[in-house]
Amino acid sequence: MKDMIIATKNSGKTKEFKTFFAEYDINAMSLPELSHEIEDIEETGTTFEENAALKAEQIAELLQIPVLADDSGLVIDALDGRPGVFSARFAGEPKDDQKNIDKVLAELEGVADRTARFVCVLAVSVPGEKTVFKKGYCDGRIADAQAGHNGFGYDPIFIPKGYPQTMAQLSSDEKNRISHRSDAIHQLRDWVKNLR
Ligand SMILES: O=c1nc[nH]c2c1ncn2[C@H]1C[C@H](O)[C@@H](COP(=O)(O)OP(=O)(O)OP(=O)(O)O)O1
Ligand SMILES: [Mg+2]
Repeated sequence: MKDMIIATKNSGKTKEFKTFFAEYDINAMSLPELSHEIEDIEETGTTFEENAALKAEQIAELLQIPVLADDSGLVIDALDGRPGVFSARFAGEPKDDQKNIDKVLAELEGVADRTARFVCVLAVSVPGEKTVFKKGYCDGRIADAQAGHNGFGYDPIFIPKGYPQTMAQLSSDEKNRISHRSDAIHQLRDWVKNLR
């Protein structure tokens, strides 16, 4: 089994990557699982691509091994695309999923157009090579109230298109079939196979 470093400290993302990569017999390891502590990388970019590249390239440079990073977020049409790249810290620092959910629901109170999408950009950095990007989407809308306890982040208020319930009410298998992260990771399939 081969190791793959995922440049994330998010346990929800990590769980999903472990499931995806296990299919390819790859052991996905997140930053908190490494033997030495890795400092937070400042997400100073204005796009998902820039932030994903910052995370992947800095960790790949530091460790001198291939690294995958994920920058993702929730894009809401009625909010002109917010919270977008600022999804993690929408309600301020330190990041707090519940506060972020409350802020979205408050901003959308009385708003009829609730269409939104999750976006996930994956960046793969191999030391000395050009960074590769893949982008995935999951269309849906924002619920009137939160529901469900599965997943992480904004899952309790996101209703995927074609479903009656929120992402947080779906099983992890179901989420992993339809999510923005799964969309992006499946585009990396060939690259992942070559890693073996
Ligand atoms: O499947 C998802 N289901 C629900 N919410 C999600 C999902 N995917 C991303 N999100 C939200 C969580 C966070 O508010 C932001 C990601 O921010 P983002 O900077 O990429 O991740 P993060 O700071 O949590 O961890 P890290 O940078 O260490 O990978 O979008
Ligand atoms: Mg982050």
